[in-house]
Amino acid sequence: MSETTVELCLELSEDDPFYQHKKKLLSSKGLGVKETMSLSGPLSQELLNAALEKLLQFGRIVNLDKVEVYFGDDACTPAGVYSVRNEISALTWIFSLIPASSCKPQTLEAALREAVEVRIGEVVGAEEKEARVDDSYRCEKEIILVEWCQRNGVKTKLQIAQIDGYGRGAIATEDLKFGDVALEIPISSIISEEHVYNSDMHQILEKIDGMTSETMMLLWTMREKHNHESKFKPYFDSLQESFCTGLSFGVDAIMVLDGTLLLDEIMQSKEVLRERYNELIPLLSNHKNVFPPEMYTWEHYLWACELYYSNSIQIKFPDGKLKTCLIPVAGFLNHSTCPHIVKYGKVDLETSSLKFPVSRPCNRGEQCYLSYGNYSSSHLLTFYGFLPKGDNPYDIIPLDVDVIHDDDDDDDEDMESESSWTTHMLRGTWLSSNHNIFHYGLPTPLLNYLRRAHGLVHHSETDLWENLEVEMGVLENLKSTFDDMMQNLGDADSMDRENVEWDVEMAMEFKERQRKIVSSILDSCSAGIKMVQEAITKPPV
Ligand SMILES: C[S@@+](CC[C@H](N)C(=O)[O-])C[C@H]1O[C@@H](n2cnc3c(N)ncnc32)[C@H](O)[C@@H]1O
Repeated sequence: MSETTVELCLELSEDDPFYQHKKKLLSSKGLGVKETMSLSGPLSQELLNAALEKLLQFGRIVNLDKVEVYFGDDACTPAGVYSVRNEISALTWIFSLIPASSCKPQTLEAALREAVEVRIGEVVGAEEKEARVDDSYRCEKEIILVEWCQRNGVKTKLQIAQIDGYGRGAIATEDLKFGDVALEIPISSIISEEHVYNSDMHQILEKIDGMTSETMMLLWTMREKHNHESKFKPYFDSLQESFCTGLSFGVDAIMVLDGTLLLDEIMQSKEVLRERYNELIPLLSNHKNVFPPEMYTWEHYLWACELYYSNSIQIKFPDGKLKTCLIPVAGFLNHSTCPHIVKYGKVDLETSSLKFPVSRPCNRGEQCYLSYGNYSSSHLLTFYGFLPKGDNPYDIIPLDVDVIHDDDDDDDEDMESESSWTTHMLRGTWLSSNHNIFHYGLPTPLLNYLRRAHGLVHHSETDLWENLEVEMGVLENLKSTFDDMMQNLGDADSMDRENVEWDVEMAMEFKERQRKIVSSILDSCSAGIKMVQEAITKPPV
């Protein structure tokens, strides 16, 4: 390897919505908001790994999202990993910082790039490696769609199959390494609002007050799926007859959800859809030739809403506009909290196509997953109809608290970032690595908020040791809130899961997961109360 020097400029953008919090986290690791890392080669593997570790410290913090910032360092593994999502984003960010000036092998840049790629390959998902394919399902409609797509310029390294527990899914037909494009779709094969504008519906719909392009697309889709001449017939033929999302939950499933916030989420969402439908349909009744009533029933409307909720993707077009689109083949990609495809959603100007590159390797035969977004399981259940495998770090329980803001604190930047949280939340405390006194596996911003509400603004751990009765009050308060929540959830259902409808089974599974989260919070409170009690009776020397 030739002797070179590589300078990497690491910077936390001032526009970052969590600038102060991240600045504080960086500072706790001895890092500033701007760092330059100078590397001189050749470097041994050991030194290269050490350099990558330093870069990762910075990259992880810069790439934290709201939930990760909130739960902070206590949610790190001993190796410093916050989440699979964060790890992949941090490594991809570091990769983008390595100067592309020299792509030649044997350079320090190439060695760094390789080290990042190796590290990305080591980030493992919670899903099974090999997809369990149901060979009895013949995928005829899906094959017709893929062939139609390929004739229209779609490039794919994915095969569609029926996969146990997922419905249809996309399987890699070859080993895909970091950066490989698994799927590329020309704009002409994407269903977007342009199709409504070019249809006879537009002149009617544009005159309706408050009509959005999303509603126009919904109404267009409801008719187009019956059009035998449609350009997108293979796409519409490949869609499910019915979608099993939370919006289609029956009465029994809804009853199982009693005591959960999901019950309100589903009921409210359904009510909103009903209201919209009732407002909209009378406006179309004077145009029966364009909007045939038999295609605009409530059932068809709900089907179209579920299609858009579970299958549409927001795409940024070259004109800068974000448009809701239906995308053939991409619509077969299932979601994972450890996805392969994270960066998508912007039309590539050069090729006028939408690319789906993998941000971590996906080997031949493995199911290739997309990230639908950082959603909680209640959102995924309501709008997509599934619960993700493994722990979902976004399964948070929001806490309804009045935010207190003390102007005196504002001089202190630490205090300012601490008290700037306008919402508080909790999640399964097994996700925390710090169960010591003053942490208990519970989020620090919430504990500090409750301490302030109990009259304690602390500046150091000594303040906490000197105010153990406040600590006790905080924990007892929290425990009482979650005792009530547990009581509302009730005991585990005694129904036999094997013999219940899909929606009741899903509702039972959701409630079970809620109980697990609440129970972990209660355990943490109880363990905390015991620790504080012991500290009060036997103060440490
Ligand atoms: C964009 S489609 C993906 C293809 C879909 N499986 C199919 O058969 O058409 C989204 C739907 O796939 C299913 N899905 C996505 N991710 C899943 C997951 N991790 N586990 C189970 N089902 C999933 C849900 O039914 C969701 O509404």
